[in-house]
Amino acid sequence: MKQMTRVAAQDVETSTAEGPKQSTEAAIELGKEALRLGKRWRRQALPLAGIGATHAIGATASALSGPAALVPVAAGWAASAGAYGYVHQRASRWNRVYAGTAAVSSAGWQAALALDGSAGIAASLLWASGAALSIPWWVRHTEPEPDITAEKTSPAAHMALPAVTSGPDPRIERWDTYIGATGKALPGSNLKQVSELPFGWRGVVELNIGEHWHSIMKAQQTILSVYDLPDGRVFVEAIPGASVRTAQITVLTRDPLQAVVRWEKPQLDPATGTFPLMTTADGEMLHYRFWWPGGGATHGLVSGVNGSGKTKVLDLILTEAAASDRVYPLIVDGGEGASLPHWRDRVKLFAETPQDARKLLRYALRLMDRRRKVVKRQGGGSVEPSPDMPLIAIVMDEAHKLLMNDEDTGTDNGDVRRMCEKLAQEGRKYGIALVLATQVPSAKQLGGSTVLRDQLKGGTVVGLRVTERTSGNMISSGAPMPEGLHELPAVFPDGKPTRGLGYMLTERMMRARSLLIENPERQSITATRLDTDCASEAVPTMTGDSEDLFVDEQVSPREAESSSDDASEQLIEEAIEAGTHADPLSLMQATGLSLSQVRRALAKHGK
Ligand SMILES: Nc1ncnc2c1ncn2[C@@H]1O[C@H](COP(=O)(O)OP(=O)(O)OP(=O)(O)O)[C@@H](O)[C@H]1O
Repeated sequence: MKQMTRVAAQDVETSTAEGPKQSTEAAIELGKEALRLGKRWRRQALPLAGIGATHAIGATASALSGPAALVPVAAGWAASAGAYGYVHQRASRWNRVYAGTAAVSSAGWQAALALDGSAGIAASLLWASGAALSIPWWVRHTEPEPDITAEKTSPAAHMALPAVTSGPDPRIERWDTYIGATGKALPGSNLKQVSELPFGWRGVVELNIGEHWHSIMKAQQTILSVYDLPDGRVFVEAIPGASVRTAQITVLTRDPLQAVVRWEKPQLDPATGTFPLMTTADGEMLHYRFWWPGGGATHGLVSGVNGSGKTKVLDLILTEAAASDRVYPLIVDGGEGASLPHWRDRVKLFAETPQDARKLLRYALRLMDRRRKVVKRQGGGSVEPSPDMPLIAIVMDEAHKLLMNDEDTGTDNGDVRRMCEKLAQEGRKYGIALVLATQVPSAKQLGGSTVLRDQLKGGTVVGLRVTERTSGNMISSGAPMPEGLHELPAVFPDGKPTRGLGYMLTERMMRARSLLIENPERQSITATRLDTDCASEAVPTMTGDSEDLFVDEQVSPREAESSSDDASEQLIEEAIEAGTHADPLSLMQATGLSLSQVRRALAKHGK
């Protein structure tokens, strides 16, 4: 009996101790549930919060009298304007319009309640009209109730997957409903590993077996529509080393490229041969490469229509080159001295006429010959740029004008093409790099030279905005492009021009913008010397004379041919005097002239 009494007493003790414990647990559960519901429905509750705040401001103002009543209304109006300003900066067009309407309505109701009192019919009307205005918001933000059964019934699973505690990610839900569901753009696909970025979010998309990630790129427009975004905000990229069924998707809810990023100081890293040139939409720096350590020089191509910012890109490349003691820049200004005038007195050779351009290229070929001997002496390999043997960078703006034949005047620029081809093909080993700027990144603008196209594609290729779709676009690595360069907008949504906006041919196929250098002429220059072999080569004089090899409009084709022949003859004479064998092949190589030009010049020379 005693024992029974003890057990009963123990039961009472346990139940009295467990009572508060259970109620605490219940309170915690209730709190959690309230928190979950709050988080889950916070977007839907936003209009109610707005109506409540409007009512409170109106009620406070109506309870006060005299000028004091203006204070809550003024504060309320400022809050409405502030709320709209916040949304205007960040949200989509629909949200901006909605926020504007809501802010104006709220301000109006605050004043109405302040005048009419908050207890009368005005307050009921406020709630009724507020609810009516909320309907479009609720319709637009309808989301299916997440399935939290697993979360509730299996606390262990809930702990193992912390992401589930705040309910399913709405971005994943949208994907599943509008993209991954049967009959949608990518049936059976999954969005996983969603993480936040400063300007949006990123995730991994996994497709059904048998699918390739290129199909995600084809669904880009659907993805933009599902997430309510303007063009150019979704980027799909392969994941190196991962299955072709998966890809990384970057979604930008804001466009960071709207902000101009300024170049600050020279950053050419001698250890890598690179410097930062562009920043991607997700904040990564893309680098221009002058050389590969141990692998020789690399070439570059910058393309874009007038005003796209390509000369500024060349300015940046030249500034980095001029500031380094390992790069010796030479400039050909195909814009007849008007494209890069501020560099005229800042580099050793600046060619602004087609004739001077030819002289400069022949000089570069002679330097290459001299370096050939140096490389032979060092037992092969390639020239590693150093202060004693700098990289020779030949930068040609408006290169298409010198590389394409001019059908109007009948000018054949085959000699310029051949010289550039030779420099592009052989320059790598000898530390000679070509940096060309054209209006379109196509072989056509390179005078149809597939040799130049292939060599340049192996280096840094920057494609800024173009106006028309082009065939043979060089900004392509085999995978489909997120968009054509002709699809890049001319202005950002805020109306500012998109200068410097484009793509760099790297594994990051994402919109990028070049760093802006404001005053390249104010940047310091490092005196760089050529190696002794090259330094002993006679430097041609740039006359700025535009006659001679270039046919101008007033000259008849016959006169043009004879003037061209005179120039060829002069070149041949110079080459023979410099020790070149007088056979056509050697002379073609040394001068960059065509076989017929060499033959004609030799015939005249020998007369
Ligand atoms: N990355 C950039 N960010 C912001 N503004 C830029 C950028 N690049 C260029 N700009 C602006 O655009 C203007 C035109 O650039 P730039 O002269 O390089 O164009 P372009 O393509 O070379 O045109 P053109 O062939 O007519 O000379 C510059 O003066 C500069 O103000």
